[in-house]
Amino acid sequence: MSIAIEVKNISHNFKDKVVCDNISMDFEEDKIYGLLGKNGAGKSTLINIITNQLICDSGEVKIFGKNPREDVSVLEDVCVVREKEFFDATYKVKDIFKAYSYFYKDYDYKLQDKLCRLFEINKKLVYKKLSRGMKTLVSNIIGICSNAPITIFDEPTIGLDAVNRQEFYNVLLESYMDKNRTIIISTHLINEVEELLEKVLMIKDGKVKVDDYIDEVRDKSHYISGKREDLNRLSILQEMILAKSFGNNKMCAYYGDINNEDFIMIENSDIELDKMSLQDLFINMNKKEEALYEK
Ligand SMILES: Nc1ncnc2c1ncn2[C@@H]1O[C@H](COP(=O)(O)OP(=O)(O)OP(=O)(O)O)[C@@H](O)[C@H]1O
Repeated sequence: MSIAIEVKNISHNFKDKVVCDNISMDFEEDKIYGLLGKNGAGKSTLINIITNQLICDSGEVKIFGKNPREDVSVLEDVCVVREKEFFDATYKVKDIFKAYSYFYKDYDYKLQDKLCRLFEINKKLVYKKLSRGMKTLVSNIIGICSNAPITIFDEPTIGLDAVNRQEFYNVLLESYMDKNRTIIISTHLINEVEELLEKVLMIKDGKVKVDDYIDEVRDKSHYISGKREDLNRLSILQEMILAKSFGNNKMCAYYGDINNEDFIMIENSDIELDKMSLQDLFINMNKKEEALYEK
């Protein structure tokens, strides 16, 4: 397993707001990551730190083993696609493509033209005349065609209609199959990316809450429901999040392995154990601390 990006003990505050609280994570080469977190969780801040656009208070980032603060040339291997790109709005789309394509040595011009046809982007138009969704698509096309060894999409489907969202993910996946690379999709729209992801990183309150392969995430995501007195006997009680309450019956979300002792107790009582979707895991994990199950 080779590491594309190593994030080591990153901390960053904006005044008294802690956005990254000693975050460490590795992004492996040639995998598709979901960087998930609710609005304001710190996804964009983390991306800015990784790409050297923001100097963090402490910690270190390495891209292919090199610190981008010491060797900016490693950033040539990184393409970041943002919702708001800072293109000169008076440029024609074709000139924007041309300008950006120079940055990436494996830029795929043929694919760019194919995607322009698919998404009906008129390259002769001045950028500012494009609709919001079209602007997003221009950025996404650059991201896909860059073929950069690390490509980061920060909220790539904002402003896109359902058809173009699906189409974008299809072409992204096709392009990834054609040329593996590390792809990071930062989003809070879980349902639409779930099928694409190989690894999931979930951040909350400046900390990493989930850092697992998608299959592990599915295996570790549970709903546990039953009568209060039965649930109270479980050793994982402190980590359970109250999802729903119907009188004496509770439904809790739990992320983790279920130990043998608890498993036997569940088997021998009226407690129900069900799978929880990634979307529900995200929702429950982002509940306020008060939602932790209490006796
Ligand atoms: N330049 C800045 N100055 C002050 N506070 C900032 C700055 N940039 C971000 N923040 C704050 O840091 C927190 C994290 O913001 P960030 O944009 O990283 O979140 P995000 O997870 O990308 O959110 P979203 O999904 O809404 O884009 C927010 O509370 C935001 O207000």
